[in-house]
Amino acid sequence: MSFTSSSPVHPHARNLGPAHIGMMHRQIPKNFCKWKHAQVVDERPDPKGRFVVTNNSFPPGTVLLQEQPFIKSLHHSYRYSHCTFCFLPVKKPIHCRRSGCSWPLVFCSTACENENWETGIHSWLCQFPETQQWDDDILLALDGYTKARINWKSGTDLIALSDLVSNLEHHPQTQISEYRAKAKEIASLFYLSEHAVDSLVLIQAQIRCNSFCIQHTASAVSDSLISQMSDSLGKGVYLSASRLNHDCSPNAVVTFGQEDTPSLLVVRSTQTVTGAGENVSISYGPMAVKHPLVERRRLLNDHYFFECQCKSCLPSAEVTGESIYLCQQCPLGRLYRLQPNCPICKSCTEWRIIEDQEKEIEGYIRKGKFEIALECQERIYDKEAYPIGRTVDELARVYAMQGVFGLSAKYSSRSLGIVQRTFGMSSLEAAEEMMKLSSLLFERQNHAI
Ligand SMILES: C[S@@+](CC[C@H](N)C(=O)[O-])C[C@H]1O[C@@H](n2cnc3c(N)ncnc32)[C@H](O)[C@@H]1O
Repeated sequence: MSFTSSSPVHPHARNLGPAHIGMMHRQIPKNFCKWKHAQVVDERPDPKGRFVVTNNSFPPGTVLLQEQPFIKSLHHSYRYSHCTFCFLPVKKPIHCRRSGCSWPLVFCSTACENENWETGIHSWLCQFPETQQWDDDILLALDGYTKARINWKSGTDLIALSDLVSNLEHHPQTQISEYRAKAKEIASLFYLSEHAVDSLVLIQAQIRCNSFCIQHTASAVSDSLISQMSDSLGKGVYLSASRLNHDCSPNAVVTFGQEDTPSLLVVRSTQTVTGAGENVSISYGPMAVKHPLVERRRLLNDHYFFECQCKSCLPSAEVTGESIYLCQQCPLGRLYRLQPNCPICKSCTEWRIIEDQEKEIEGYIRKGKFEIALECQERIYDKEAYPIGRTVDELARVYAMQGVFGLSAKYSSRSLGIVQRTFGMSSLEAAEEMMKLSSLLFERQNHAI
């Protein structure tokens, strides 16, 4: 799709302005949200901004937050199979009440269609068939714009999605130009002001830095292996969970859904907390046990535009960590990153060469050449190292998609062993791997019959 400012203006849009957009929402959905055993700290100056701390002690697995999204959008590939409002799989599709609506979306019940009509932007957008071409992100931004608070005195000024971080000053210029082009497309269709364009740019940046991928959960997973392995049902912005900072060795985890609420976000502790005042953190993706420091830095910068200041990323942490590197001189030596000498044979390690090899491996992984990547990894990492686990997991996924279930199960079983060793036998990660492997074994048996 393209976002050009030359698209024809729909006759309905001529009489619309920001005030109309504000009035469009007859109801703002109740933002069900509850912190337990923890609270947000707004005032204390901290390089990472606001953060969440514990109020008391609790064991791992304790639920700290349950929250419904403030705004959400179902991934376009699920628009025919899942309810646009509640994200549940649809058995008997209910369509939009407007007879001329040609949007590709379905609801699981009239109640969901009604809620969506009352609280969402669809009741208004479906008058403009051209907006069907807009991508999921810009629809989410428009939803955020309409739910943001409008300054009624000026009629145009707008306070964006609460006061969420945007890191706009660190987004590359090309990215900002893309946001602006999309914002202008909306503004030209609905006759919005330059203020509105600026707000829509800011909201897109806020969504980029604060949205969560709403993942399938076990209860929402269909019986097909591919859908079990697919990543996200959609995207959501959760105003309270957006206060959680990232840590490469976090003490909490985010999961989604409980029975019939796939977009409900749940934050659970993963470690024992011994008292009040401990920071609660999650991982935005990169983890010290999974990714080397350079890769974590790149991922956080590319996706969220900030330099991580967590303990695992401090300069002193660069020279510690797990001993996953093979000594290049003796068969028994294992080294942590940048360790100068092998603890067994005392030989000196050429880290520059190993780093070059790691870059080459990343290139293979990006191009989907997982078998070559694995071969190269086996030359520098211990066979149980986590980077190897990630590659064999990718190989399991690729072979499952090709229907080669035997080979897929072999790689998945190797991945399970590595995950169990890295995260523990009863970790969430190990449970997820176990589920994948059991589906693969089931598929392999089915295909053998
Ligand atoms: C979802 S917000 C978290 C709450 C945020 N601290 C606030 O004040 O609202 C994410 C932003 O917080 C900051 N942040 C979170 N974790 C960080 C970390 N480990 N190091 C540095 N900045 C961090 C970054 O600006 C990041 O884009």
